Amino acid sequence: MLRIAVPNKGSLSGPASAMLHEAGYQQRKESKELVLVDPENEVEFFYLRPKDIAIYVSAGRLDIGITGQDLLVDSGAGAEAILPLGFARSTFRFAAKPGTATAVEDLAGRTVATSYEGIVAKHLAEHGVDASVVHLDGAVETAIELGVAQVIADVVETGTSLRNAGLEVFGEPIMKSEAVVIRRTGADTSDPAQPKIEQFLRRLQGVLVARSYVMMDYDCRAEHLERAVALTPGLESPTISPLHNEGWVAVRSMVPAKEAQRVMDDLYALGARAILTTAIHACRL
Ligand SMILES: Nc1ncnc2c1ncn2[C@@H]1O[C@H](COP(=O)(O)OP(=O)(O)OP(=O)(O)O)[C@@H](O)[C@H]1O
Ligand SMILES: O=P(O)(O)OC[C@H]1O[C@H](OP(=O)(O)OP(=O)(O)O)[C@H](O)[C@@H]1O
Ligand SMILES: [Mg+2]
Repeated sequence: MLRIAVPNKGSLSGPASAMLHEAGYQQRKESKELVLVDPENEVEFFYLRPKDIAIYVSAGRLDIGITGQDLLVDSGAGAEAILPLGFARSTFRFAAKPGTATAVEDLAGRTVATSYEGIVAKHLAEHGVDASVVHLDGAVETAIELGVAQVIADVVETGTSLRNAGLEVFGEPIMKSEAVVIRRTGADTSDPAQPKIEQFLRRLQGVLVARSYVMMDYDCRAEHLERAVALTPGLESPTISPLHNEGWVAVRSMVPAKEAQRVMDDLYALGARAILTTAIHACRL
């Protein structure tokens, strides 16, 4: 059985389970369930604290896991990201009261509060800056107001939490993050779990593609086909079928969902008609 770590709480938990469900795996119904066996897919899911997942995976106790890129780096564990999943996107940044600091070098001799000591310590060391780091479990933005630190380093998505605390980011972003599938560093293809891991990754990739593409169908005059196909090249190449009406063809192609409306406008302007888009529910590329 493939053993997979899934975040049990926080920003990663809901979207991770939703993606696994979309990929055809059973998921827990109760947030108190710690382990779920999916016998049909020969997979066992372990619901763990997001911060601990890289540790279990690097120790080889679990084959793969879903966590945040920032949590992976923070853990310092021997695991690597093998598939980005596109949710829980954030940046990790320094912030302080306006006018306090402009670059990481300004932290020398100061105290930084964070829940991600590993990332901060590594970043300070890389820049040769000697600062104190104080660990807080959350609500880090309040640390400055309460005098625990002069600077914080935290996850930023919309920036609302920082604004509400009267803080501003400064310096270069420390890192970008999103949810990722991780695996133990150095695991090789002789691993008996390899075929199941590859099948798992193909399923998740199928979900990512199904979420970001639509299927587009349209009719166009044969003489416009090359220009139409240039607008809708698809992943491999579009399917072209003859229409009963001579001189017309039907075209079917996958199009990035974000571009679908613009592509439909351009096809229409080219004389294409009966332009339809449909959602893709699942796919294997
Ligand atoms: N507001 C947010 N928007 C996007 N991603 C976020 C946000 N907050 C945290 N994350 C991401 O979620 C992961 C942290 O997960 P974790 O469950 O430890 O914290 P959390 O989501 O902040 O939950 P909590 O603080 O309630 O425990 C990290 O990868 C982080 O980048
Ligand atoms: O830029 P924003 O959109 O405001 O999002 C970022 C905030 O979201 C997370 O906080 P969370 O709600 O998890 O609370 P926590 O600080 O206690 O972890 C994170 O720690 C930031 O504080
Ligand atoms: Mg949080």
